[in-house]
Amino acid sequence: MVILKKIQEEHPLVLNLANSVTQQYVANVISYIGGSPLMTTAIEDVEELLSISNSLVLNTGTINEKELPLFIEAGRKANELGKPVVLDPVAVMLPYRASVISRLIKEVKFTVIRGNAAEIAWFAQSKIASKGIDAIEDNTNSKNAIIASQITGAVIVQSGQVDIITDGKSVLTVDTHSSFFKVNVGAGDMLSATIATFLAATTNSLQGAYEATILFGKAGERASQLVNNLPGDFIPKVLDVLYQFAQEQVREN
Ligand SMILES: Nc1ncnc2c1ncn2[C@@H]1O[C@H](COP(=O)(O)OP(=O)(O)O)[C@@H](O)[C@H]1O
Ligand SMILES: Cc1ncsc1CCOP(=O)(O)O
Ligand SMILES: [Mg+2]
Repeated sequence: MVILKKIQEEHPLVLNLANSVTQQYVANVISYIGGSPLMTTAIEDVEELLSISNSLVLNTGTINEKELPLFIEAGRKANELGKPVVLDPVAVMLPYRASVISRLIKEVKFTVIRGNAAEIAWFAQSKIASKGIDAIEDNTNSKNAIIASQITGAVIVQSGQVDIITDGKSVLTVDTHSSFFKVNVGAGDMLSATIATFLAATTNSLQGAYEATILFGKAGERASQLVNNLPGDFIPKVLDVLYQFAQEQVREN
């Protein structure tokens, strides 16, 4: 895990325009794997913060019309400064959110877009059954992810039972088995933040997204063995295991 090792040496700063539901998990996942999280909601602050940040996450889970200029400004500045930008387009299938993301992707070039199968289907102008934030159909097919990547120019991470990572040409998969990711709200946001932390330590977006997704999936597998068949302790265990993985790299250093 070369990139994870680099994160331990550099402690990259990851700036988040987070949703208001899962911010604490997102901040902790970045911190536990060796990065330095920072959240903001102030447009006045964003240029300054981006100048010291190594990557940016735009999570549109609770975005509103007043916040959209902040998201556009942050994304455009990150593009100007050559900093990687990850989009987490929560529930983009719903009409208002679709209009927000349509406007955002006109202004900002995304390095990686991470979403569940229903969210990624939207970018491919296709449809997968969904309810609110969740895909309710599993899709282990890479077709939508490839089309979404070709349309947007971003590396796509389509999460689900099998995670699919593609730059529109190469397709990589992560097939790990975790019991409680599906019911824990925020798991997707945590994966997006993990990817952004990896992108902060490599210029290879496909490889960075892939290694981040493997790490997160492996942490889920180990956490599944540590919980007593109930979901409430699962995310704290995922965080503990991620911390252990990162500390193993520190010791190797
Ligand atoms: N059916 C599933 N079985 C095992 N892991 C899953 C399943 N669905 C999603 N995951 C895992 O949950 C995490 C979050 O993905 P997902 O649930 O698709 O995102 P979101 O929370 O944004 O809907 C990923 O690490 C993914 O691999
Ligand atoms: C419930 C909810 N509502 C708006 S954002 C959000 C959290 C989404 O988190 P995730 O997609 O990672 O499960
Ligand atoms: Mg999500």
